[in-house]
Amino acid sequence: MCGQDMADHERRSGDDQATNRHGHREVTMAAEGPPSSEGGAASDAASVRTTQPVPSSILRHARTPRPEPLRISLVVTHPGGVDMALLHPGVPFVLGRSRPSMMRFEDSALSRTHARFTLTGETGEQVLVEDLDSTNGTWRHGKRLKQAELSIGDAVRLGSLRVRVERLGGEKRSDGAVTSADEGAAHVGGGAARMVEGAARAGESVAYVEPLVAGAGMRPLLARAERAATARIPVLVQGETGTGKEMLARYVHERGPRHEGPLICVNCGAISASLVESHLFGHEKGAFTGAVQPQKGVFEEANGGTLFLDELGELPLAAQATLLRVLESGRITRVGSAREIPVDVRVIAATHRDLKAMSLAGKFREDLYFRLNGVTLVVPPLRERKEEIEPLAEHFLRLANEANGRAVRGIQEETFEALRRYPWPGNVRELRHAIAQAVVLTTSDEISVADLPRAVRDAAPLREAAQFDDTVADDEAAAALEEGGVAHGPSGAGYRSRMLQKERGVLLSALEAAGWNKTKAAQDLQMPLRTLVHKVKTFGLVRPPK
Ligand SMILES: Nc1ncnc2c1ncn2[C@@H]1O[C@H](COP(=O)(O)OP(=O)(O)OP(=O)(O)O)[C@@H](O)[C@H]1O
Repeated sequence: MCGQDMADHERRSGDDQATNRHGHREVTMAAEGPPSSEGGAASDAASVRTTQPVPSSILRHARTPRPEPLRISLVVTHPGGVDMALLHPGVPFVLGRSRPSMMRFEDSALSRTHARFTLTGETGEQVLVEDLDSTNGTWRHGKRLKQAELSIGDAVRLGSLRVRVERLGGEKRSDGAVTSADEGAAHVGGGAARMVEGAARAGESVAYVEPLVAGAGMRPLLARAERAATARIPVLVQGETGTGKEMLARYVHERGPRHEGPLICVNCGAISASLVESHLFGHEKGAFTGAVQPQKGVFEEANGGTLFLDELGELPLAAQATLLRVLESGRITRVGSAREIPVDVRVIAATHRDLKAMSLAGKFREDLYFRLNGVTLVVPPLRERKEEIEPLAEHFLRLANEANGRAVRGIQEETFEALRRYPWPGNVRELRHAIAQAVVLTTSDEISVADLPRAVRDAAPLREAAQFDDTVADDEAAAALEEGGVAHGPSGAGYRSRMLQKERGVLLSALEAAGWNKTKAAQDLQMPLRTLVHKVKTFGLVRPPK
């Protein structure tokens, strides 16, 4: 949301600049041993250095007609794409931000020498990863590690990188060809920072795109956004509140030919109706009381770039008419002026409302809807992108640690389970706030379920309730519970599921208020005792130990 997330934008734009400026990475294959955590340098003279990325075609089409000797590699997914490093038995390989690391990425979350990977083990298929006292840590399954043994397919996270152990040459396919686990990986679009698609294992492949965390559920959308970015037609981003519509708009801007121009972001819902036209199109001195000097509107400010109109559904009808005219003519007229000013602006609009329904109800101009709806990008709610919850939570943990001067090391696995069960009506924003709150309030060095906001904690036992009682008679509850208590969009099961969450909360409050005396709670709720007992069982409500 424009304005509300201003701090995010500042942070994001800082991050983005780093990513864009340094979209390439450097690889130094040192002939001698690696640096120690204290930073013992590999000799530059003895190293072969290239600034060229390893071609992704290696990953895409790794085929060989005959069995390969063991070739264990690190596959590194980073904001610029995918890179690979071959490991040699017993020869450590160091990854970090700068020399003397052998593979370097300019990511501010990485330490100079961040982690060391060594091919070990009797089978030569184990990789020992050691964190080199990095500031932000090396992470696996949400836990910060000092060292760990990785097998083929295992992955760790370092800053924005995901490092996975793979066997080059891969596994035999039924047609006899040998595939890399990354076969099918493809770079979408061009530019310095590229999105990697189709990584190895369904469900666990999450790429970081200019700090956008994007999992499998987002890939088709990002590919569509990428194509839309190169065109000029308007883009309409739809999705529930907090899903990342604005981030997607930034993505479209940054991937398009206007990325060097301004991106101006306007929250249409936050401008008072009387000032909308002046805000959008500017005004001349004396145009209205208080117009003491001429002022450009956001269309002029965005000239040569992109104008992001957030909460478009809140735009008053009169301003909608003017906006349509501007979009058709490519010219604006400041309030209080008759002079037309040509503007070269690409418009991206976003809304959580159903504009089509609004236009049918006469609340939104249908012609404007059609005009803006050049390409529609629908951002799925977080509950439909569950594979992103873990990396997003880790990402927000890091941001919250930085912002609050905390050093919370990780998130417990059962906490992730609770996070995955909750339907997140406020989507990614709500998750971000939940993690920030937990980081600030926890007294431990790992976030546990108890550190989560109550609504998230309360959602946790829902699925268990369905499993625990297969005699659940409440059809509605059973249906929603089978879905893990997860709402599915602003319709049908979604509403029902949310309603059940609320009902559960009310029951819990009544029971607590009645000291868990069910007869009293039933009286307070004006509900037959039998019904209450049934609901308590259905929802799996249990009295907490004293
Ligand atoms: N994929 C993502 N990766 C990292 N952070 C994200 C992602 N999506 C959303 N966020 C974060 O979630 C918050 C909400 O995102 P954003 O403002 O883009 O949502 P929105 O859909 O535009 O919200 P609204 O409907 O309220 O305008 C922001 O703090 C943003 O940084």
